[in-house]
Amino acid sequence: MHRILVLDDIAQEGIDILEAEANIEYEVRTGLSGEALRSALNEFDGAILRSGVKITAESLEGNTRMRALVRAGVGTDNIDKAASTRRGIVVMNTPAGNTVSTAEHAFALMLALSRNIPAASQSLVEGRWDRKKFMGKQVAGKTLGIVGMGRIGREIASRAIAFEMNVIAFDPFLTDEQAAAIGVNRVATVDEMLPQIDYLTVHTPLTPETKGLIGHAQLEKVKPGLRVVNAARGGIYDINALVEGLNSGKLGGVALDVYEKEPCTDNPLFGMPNVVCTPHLGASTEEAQTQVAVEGIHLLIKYLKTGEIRHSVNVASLDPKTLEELRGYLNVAHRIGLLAAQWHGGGIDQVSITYRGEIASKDTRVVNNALCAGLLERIVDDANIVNSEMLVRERGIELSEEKRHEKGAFSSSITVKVSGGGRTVTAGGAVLGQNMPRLIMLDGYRLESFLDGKLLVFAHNDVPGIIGRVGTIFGSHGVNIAQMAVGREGNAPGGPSIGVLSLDGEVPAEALAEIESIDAVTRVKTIDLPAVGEMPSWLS
Ligand SMILES: NC(=O)C1=CN([C@@H]2O[C@H](COP(=O)(O)OP(=O)(O)OC[C@H]3O[C@@H](n4cnc5c(N)ncnc54)[C@H](O)[C@@H]3O)[C@@H](O)[C@H]2O)C=CC1
Ligand SMILES: O=C(O)C(=O)COP(=O)(O)O
Repeated sequence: MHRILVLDDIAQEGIDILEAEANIEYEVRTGLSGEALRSALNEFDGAILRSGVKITAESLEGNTRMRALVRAGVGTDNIDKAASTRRGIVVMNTPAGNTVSTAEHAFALMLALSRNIPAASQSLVEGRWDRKKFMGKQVAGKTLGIVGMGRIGREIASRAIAFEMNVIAFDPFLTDEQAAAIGVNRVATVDEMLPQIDYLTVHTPLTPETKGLIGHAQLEKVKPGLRVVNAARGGIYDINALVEGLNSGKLGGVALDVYEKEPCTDNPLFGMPNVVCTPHLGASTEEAQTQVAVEGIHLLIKYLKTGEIRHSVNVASLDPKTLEELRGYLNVAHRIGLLAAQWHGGGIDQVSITYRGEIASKDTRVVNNALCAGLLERIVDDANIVNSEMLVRERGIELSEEKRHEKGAFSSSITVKVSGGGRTVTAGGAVLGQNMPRLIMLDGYRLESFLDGKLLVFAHNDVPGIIGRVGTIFGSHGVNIAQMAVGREGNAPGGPSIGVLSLDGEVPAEALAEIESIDAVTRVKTIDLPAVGEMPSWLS
């Protein structure tokens, strides 16, 4: 049974899906914050929210249960993604469900500013028939500047063009060809558009680059009477600069849907002439809310039930086809990570992963995570496919990845090299058949060994009789050897070799001591791996 927490008001259509879905339990608890939020999050496997809840690192403190947070909407700035990743929580959003509604709202704000609609309406219902005071401006023939030409920015552009406006756009990822296809003029900087535009609307996320994007310095450069709209995020415009701009006449109007701190009921712009404000209504249409709730609930259920990851903002996506293709490699990567950590046995400061063959052409970020989960599993409680690479890097371990497209003896293989404390070990793995993980290389020696259950690895000099002696020791302690693999340098006997035994039972300490005492044995270690077919919870 998966438990889902609904933290914000979402459309009934989303709730209906939860109601009908087998093996899903849900609760709606809105308005949570602080300790109540923290303890609630630890009772559920997944949660869905809008912009009304703030998930901070403190909200996730001590959380051992939550696996996925879904934003029914676009902006995930109310979720601490680094903290979520560290806890192994996937954060997903529904990027396109509210695009049109938000573009329509931003456009409505622009028209409302141009024609003084809110103030005129207010004046009339208060008993005044004042036509002269509310002389407006036509948008046709005017120039609109759009900062941020993503989904919403592009919808705004097409609407503005339909309203016979000229559009100038700035977005670092917009090419001249794309701009021409959309019918807008691209500029290389925001400053370049400022003296040319009559209206400005921003459609970027709030980032260190966009925070305070339009402030006092920018307003120095604008055409007097510029009307500005913000239906993206509070903080992109500097509010004090807007107040000053309105007072000085530099600005002809300001329309806001979003605020630095929400809910916002107190703002220096409220009540000023030529200001139109709405309480974060961009996505508040029946259509958008139905879409984001239905899509968000599906994302959550899919992830919890199948491991499929779509629209994640903190980890690589994993669609069902890729998940099926990669499942065997995720399993082998996890196992060679576990083996390398135990065979190394000490502190690690460098990890390099090499993908060879067909797997080299796949998105291997998730496989890196699986391998790192194996490396960390014995020292970190909650290493999983979401957080492990981050946890490895956070420990100051240098992680590198190399891809070689040519095939070796196997269609695909994964090799890890782990170094630290003056010791380096390497382990290579491959998948036989559908899902039979195999160890194919250890410390540079080619061999072929099982990669499950209890293993005994012994480095030794390849002298006659050694295998027999190791076998006899296990026999005398009643431990059955299920499989044995030996790898050595080249074909010549006598040199360094490595042996891997797959055992049917625990290794008694005395047996280990006896093997260690064999002259030719240079190092011996037992390795614990999951049993055949046993998968970590994040892969099963
Ligand atoms: N008022 C509301 O209810 C809603 C507000 N939003 C806000 O609108 C924003 C945009 O949404 P979408 O268009 O769906 O996102 P998107 O990801 O499709 O587009 C964002 C665009 O901003 C551009 N960008 C990023 N940094 C930039 C910079 N420094 N200068 C110029 N451009 C930059 C990106 O290249 C991208 O093209 C969201 O991040 C969200 O904060 C989204 C939905 C509803
Ligand atoms: O999707 C977004 O980024 C929004 O800002 C919409 O917010 P909301 O879901 O209406 O709280």
